Amino acid sequence: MPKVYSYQEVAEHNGPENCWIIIDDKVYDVSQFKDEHPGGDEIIMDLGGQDATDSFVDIGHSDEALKLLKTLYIGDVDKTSEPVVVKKAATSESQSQGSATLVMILAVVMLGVAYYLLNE
Ligand code: HEM
Repeated sequence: MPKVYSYQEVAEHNGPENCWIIIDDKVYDVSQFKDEHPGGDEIIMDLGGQDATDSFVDIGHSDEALKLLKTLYIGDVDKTSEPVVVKKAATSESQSQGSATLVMILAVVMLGVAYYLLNE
């Protein structure tokens, strides 16, 4: 029986020393492999703890890559477990959230000015 991991357990393995990824509902330990990855370690690190199926398939990896992948298999993902959004430190996402707040504040100020002018 293969070992089964929840999305939460996989998500906790998103660091450079402990890096797991999910491809087609299977869990792979890429902690060592990422440094040897022909496509670079960063691309894999960014997906650490997450489902990398789409990225892996989109690249069109060779049969050789698929064979390699099999050697990194550690278990299956528990599909009944709650999916997790992996938080990364200082991503561009958090920056864009900051600018969204700024846009909201500007919109409110402009509405205030418009209201003031219309009621002059
Ligand atoms: C454990 C999973 C993975 C394995 C075993 C793996 C393996 C490989 C191998 C063997 C190659 C050389 C070309 C080939 O044989 O297809 C390659 C290239 C590449 N991989 Fe992966 N890969 C993995 C995950 C990923 C992921 C998640 C991405 C994310 C986008 C990715 C992106 C790339 C890119 C961009 C290249 C092209 C490098 C180049 O030719 O310049 N790989 N990978």
